Amino acid sequence: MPVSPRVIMAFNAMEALGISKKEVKPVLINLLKLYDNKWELIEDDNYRALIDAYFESKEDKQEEHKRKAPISCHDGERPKQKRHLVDTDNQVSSADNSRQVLSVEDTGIPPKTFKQETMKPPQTSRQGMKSATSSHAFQRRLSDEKRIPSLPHMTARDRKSYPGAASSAGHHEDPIDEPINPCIQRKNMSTDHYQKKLITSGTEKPKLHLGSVSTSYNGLPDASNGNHSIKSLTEVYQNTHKIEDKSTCNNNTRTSKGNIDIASSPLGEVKISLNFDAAIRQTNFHIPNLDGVMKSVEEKYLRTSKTVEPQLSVTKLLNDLCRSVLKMGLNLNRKGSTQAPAEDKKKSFRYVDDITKGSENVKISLLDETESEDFPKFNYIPCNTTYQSANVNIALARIADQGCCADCSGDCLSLPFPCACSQDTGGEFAYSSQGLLKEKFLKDCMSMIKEPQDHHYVYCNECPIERSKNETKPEPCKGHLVRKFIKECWRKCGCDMQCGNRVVQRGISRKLQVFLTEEGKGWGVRPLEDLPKGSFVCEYAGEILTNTELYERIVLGTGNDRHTYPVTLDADWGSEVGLKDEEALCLDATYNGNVARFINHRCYDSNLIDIPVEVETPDRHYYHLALFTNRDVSAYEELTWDYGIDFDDHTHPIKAFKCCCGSAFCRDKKQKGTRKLKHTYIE
Ligand SMILES: C[S@@+](CC[C@H](N)C(=O)[O-])C[C@H]1O[C@@H](n2cnc3c(N)ncnc32)[C@H](O)[C@@H]1O
Repeated sequence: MPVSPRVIMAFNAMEALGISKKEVKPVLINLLKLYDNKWELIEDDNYRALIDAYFESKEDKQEEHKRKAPISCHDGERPKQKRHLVDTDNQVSSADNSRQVLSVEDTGIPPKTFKQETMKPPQTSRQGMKSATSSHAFQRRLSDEKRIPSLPHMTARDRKSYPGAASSAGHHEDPIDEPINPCIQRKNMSTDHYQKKLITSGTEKPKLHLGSVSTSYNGLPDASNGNHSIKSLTEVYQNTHKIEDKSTCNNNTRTSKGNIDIASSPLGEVKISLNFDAAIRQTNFHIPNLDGVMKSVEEKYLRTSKTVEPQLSVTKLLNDLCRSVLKMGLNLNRKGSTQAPAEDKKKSFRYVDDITKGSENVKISLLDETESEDFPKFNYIPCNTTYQSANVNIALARIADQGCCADCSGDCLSLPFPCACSQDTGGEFAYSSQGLLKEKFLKDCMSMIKEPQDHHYVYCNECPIERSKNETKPEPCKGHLVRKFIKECWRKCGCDMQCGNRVVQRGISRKLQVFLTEEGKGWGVRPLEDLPKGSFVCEYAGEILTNTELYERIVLGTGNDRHTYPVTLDADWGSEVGLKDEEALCLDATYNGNVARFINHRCYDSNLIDIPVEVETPDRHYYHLALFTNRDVSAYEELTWDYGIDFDDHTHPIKAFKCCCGSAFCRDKKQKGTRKLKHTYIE
């Protein structure tokens, strides 16, 4: 009977540890029974469960052997009942011995449990919308590239620079005795998925002194302080393996994954995982030498205080540890600038920890791996701010009693009957209790954008956009699509800030990163976490300008700006007759804006949708433009939204950029047949 490839792979993985098929086979059979043939549980974490089970069975056999052997204790002492941790004083020299490396007599740590998380396969981007549209309504938002310089071809990252791709074969060392506590044993997992090596090192004796308390890396008090008869043990388990991920635009297989586990023993009964998937996937991150990292954290603490600080926080300490891993992995020096890795001087990059300068709930980092783009020059503002003439009248008196829910309390979403604030969305809130857009609401909004011809257009008698271009002889209105609004509870409402109908006003909560795209679009934004469909990502924040002010900016502009950032707030122009200039507004994030200013355009099948949101004023000249995911979005997938540009409109004051969104439904005809030149544009 042919042997299943999964069995062969399991054997191979164990063989790489020096464990023979013969020894593995019975363990594997038992494990398959135990796990109900769920192979993924066995394969997860480089066959961690199998390795654990193997060592456990080995230990059981040894115990049995000892029980059967004649008792030879001199002083009548019973042989110690071994738990799952073994004494560190034992010397180790092979993977086989890793089970015997560590010991604790009675830690109170429960016996090992098998790690049962399954690895989530990376998602690929969704494709397959019906057809593209280039309706006039799409010009409600303006965006352009006035001058597109020839861009250097951005080479794909050298895959070898990923720790997950680089061979660590040369890093195999023999285990070294750890005479003092805490003992650090490093197991360095080969990057090859099927090869696994247990490697120990430890020429350093990492020890963190915080005043009189000596702490081991597992957070337990050091046994050497005499408080414990047992030894605190720490195992460092370093593991990298490849996983596949298809990036949205270039379909490259490019992701690797790495972890360092600091564990109570090789069995990992209790462990702290340093997970640097994020750093490895998207940066020139090299797994740093952990001893060096520990040393740098120690030095930092020793520098700041020689004694235990009264405000000592273990959380902070662990946080420092993670930061140090990142910094050293990125070769960042203390000032935050970068040093090129010694082996490749050309590969330097820039990293900003938080472009929001602390103004958002979450940090938003910026990473430039190519140094081919100028650093963005703008002022980060987390919310819209009037530039000068815009008439944004925020006054409680303007909110009618029917337009708020003064009698509510707590969370409006938990009411048996939706309150007044749901009226605008048909008597139902737009948000679910999970804080996501409801499926039906999202579907309706999507349909308005994707099939605008089926929805309502309005044409102004005298269009503010056209008027701003030519006051005396404005062109006919090109049309504005009437949009669906969300109305959130606000200050006249009785509910609290955690009410489920206050999502946009609570601000950004997702981890985002600004990065340099490889397609020549300049900077872009990606999430550092998976985002479920209907998640609020951010609002488009900028200066609130009148259309005339915007037009003046465009005309008076130097024309050298490669990217432009204006968005027209015309979602409700249909309900207004004779909009005055100060009421016809737009947002410009060129000089002042938030993270949304970096989100690029994608024709038709973008993963974000912009939805107008009424928060503080019932008059809809001014509103918030919020960006939500319109499908599940994987971490690191570029976030895009359809700016609604009409690439055929050559009369527009802002010349549309050459679109390189890569969508099969790209509306930019200039791009048809030029796909191969995606990275190089010459005007
Ligand atoms: C709102 S900004 C987006 C952030 C911008 N990429 C940056 O580096 O600051 C809009 C500008 O980005 C560029 N851009 C956005 N989407 C694009 C696309 N699909 N193709 C080419 N350029 C794009 C254009 O220059 C556009 O004017």
